[in-house]
Amino acid sequence: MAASSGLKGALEVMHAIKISDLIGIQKGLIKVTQSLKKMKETFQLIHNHVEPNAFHGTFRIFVSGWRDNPMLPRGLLYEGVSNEPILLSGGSAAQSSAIQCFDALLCIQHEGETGAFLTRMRDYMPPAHRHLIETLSVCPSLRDFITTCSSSDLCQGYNSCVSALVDLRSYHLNTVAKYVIVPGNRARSMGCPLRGVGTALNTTGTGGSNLMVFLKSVRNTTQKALILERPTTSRET
Ligand code: HEM
Repeated sequence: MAASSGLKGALEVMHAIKISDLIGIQKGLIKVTQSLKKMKETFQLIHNHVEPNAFHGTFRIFVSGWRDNPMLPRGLLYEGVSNEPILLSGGSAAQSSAIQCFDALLCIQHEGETGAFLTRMRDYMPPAHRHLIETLSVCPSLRDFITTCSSSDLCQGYNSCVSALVDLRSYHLNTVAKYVIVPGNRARSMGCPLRGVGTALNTTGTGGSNLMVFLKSVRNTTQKALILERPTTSRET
């Protein structure tokens, strides 16, 4: 629900840019910001319901994949489907289109390996979702529009939205540390019998990323999108 109202907001913003409707852009951005805040609130519920060691030692193993997985270096043979083993990433919210749509709307571009990983995760999305991200990516740039029209309200609306995304990603980073890094270190220090996939999953996301490096890079790139407001000169005041 949170994501769908945010996506409606994103489309409203794109439409409003085309007709230079500043109020429409502002309203759409507010919807996106609210949606990101709601996502974080929902995410916070995890602490009441999921125990980190159970998550790390049991659940994660079932959502890991067979790409970048030392237990299955050549992938998995799908008998009756292919004569060659297939490499597929495990389940990851990186495969959800909502956040990538917001990145596209806000003109947040992840470069290098980080960007390549996120783009590869689109292969796991329904085609219509992938197309929506691509459509938003080639629409006129919201960020350029805002920096050019120099409306302080719009700039603040955009920055609130980026800040909500930075906040969600920072919260996500801390939660990943709690649910993956800490239990992983604990299991290692106790000489946990998990081998192969279990051990690899201490530093690798289920989608196959080098997780902390990747997640910090994504968060930092988001932060850099904030528009620094021009200081008002004495003549303007
Ligand atoms: C304990 C719960 C969670 C864990 C351990 C976790 C872990 C991870 C990891 C390791 C990655 C790196 C990519 C990979 O290799 O899979 C990732 C990516 C991602 N996760 Fe989570 N995640 C959790 C919950 C969530 C939730 C609730 C959301 C949505 C609100 C979310 C959204 C994302 C997104 C969008 C990415 C891609 C990177 C980005 O765009 O910021 N995750 N997650």
